[in-house]
Amino acid sequence: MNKVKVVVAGPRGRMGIEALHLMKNTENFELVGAIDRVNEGKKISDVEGLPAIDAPIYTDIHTCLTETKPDVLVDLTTPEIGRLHTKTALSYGVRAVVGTTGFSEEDLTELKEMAEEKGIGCIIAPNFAIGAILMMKFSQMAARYFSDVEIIELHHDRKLDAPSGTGIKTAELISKVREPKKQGHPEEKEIIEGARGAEFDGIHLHSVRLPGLIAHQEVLFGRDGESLKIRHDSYNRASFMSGVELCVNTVMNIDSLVYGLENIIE
Ligand SMILES: NC(=O)c1ccc[n+]([C@@H]2O[C@H](COP(=O)([O-])OP(=O)(O)OC[C@H]3O[C@@H](n4cnc5c(N)ncnc54)[C@H](O)[C@@H]3O)[C@@H](O)[C@H]2O)c1
Ligand SMILES: O=C(O)C1=N[C@H](C(=O)O)CCC1
Repeated sequence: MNKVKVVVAGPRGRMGIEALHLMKNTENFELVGAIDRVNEGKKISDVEGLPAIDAPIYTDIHTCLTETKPDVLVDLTTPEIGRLHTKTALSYGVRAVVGTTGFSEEDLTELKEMAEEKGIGCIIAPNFAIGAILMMKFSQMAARYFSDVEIIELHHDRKLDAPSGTGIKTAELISKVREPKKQGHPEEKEIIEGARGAEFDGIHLHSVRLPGLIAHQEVLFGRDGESLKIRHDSYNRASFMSGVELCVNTVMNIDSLVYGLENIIE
């Protein structure tokens, strides 16, 4: 069997650790290296709390990609580092699966162009959880009948970006099927700035950050006399791993950039 050679960036992070376990426990994946901020020259197994994998850790992505020659980079870091890593991976002809959120529209356009130019796959997935993808798809379906909608995304308080990648993606999907609309009273005024949340094509997005949470989202729809609530909850980070596995396998067979798992899961 030809194994997919993978490098994970952000191996000590909450998602990174789960991804290391996924790589270790998946027969057709071979973890050939990791990119960390520290621990240069160590093996993954030398670092406390990480699984027993013999692969080396690098702090420099260029050295890592040159020496390990992976098929795929899985990036689970921060918005600034993730965009740098993804561009670098594509420039080396290495496919990328990006779970890191907080990329701008300009980043996505640039990465799309790079992937096309190189003719290699790149998957940017704001949410790897299957239930979250269904929540987004169901919300898009509901928006055909309910044109008034507000999104409330709730995450742990270590999250760097707001609104969440999932919240933005949900608003994008909904805006594809409804006419742009200003919601609420035409003359409404925010007494405290930010009270009505962020706005995307007239859709209001509210971000909650609290300790104890992992990743949750409610999409609230209203029309005369009725309302509909679509909610998804991730209670642990293992919930994202079947999506990561699917992306690593899929990215090997595509030759352009895909933004969002809803384009992969029918
Ligand atoms: N797509 C999804 O389903 C999904 C799910 C959960 C989290 N996320 C996103 O994944 C990212 C990581 O989330 P997390 O909760 O694991 O965060 P985290 O803070 O626990 O982990 C991030 C890791 O990146 C590392 N890092 C920072 N700079 C680095 C560098 N230069 N080189 C290598 N590593 C570096 C940090 O040391 C840290 O260990 C975030 O952007 C988050 O929004 C996406
Ligand atoms: O923990 C996070 O950070 C998450 N971010 C994703 C987002 O921004 O949508 C979703 C899953 C968890």
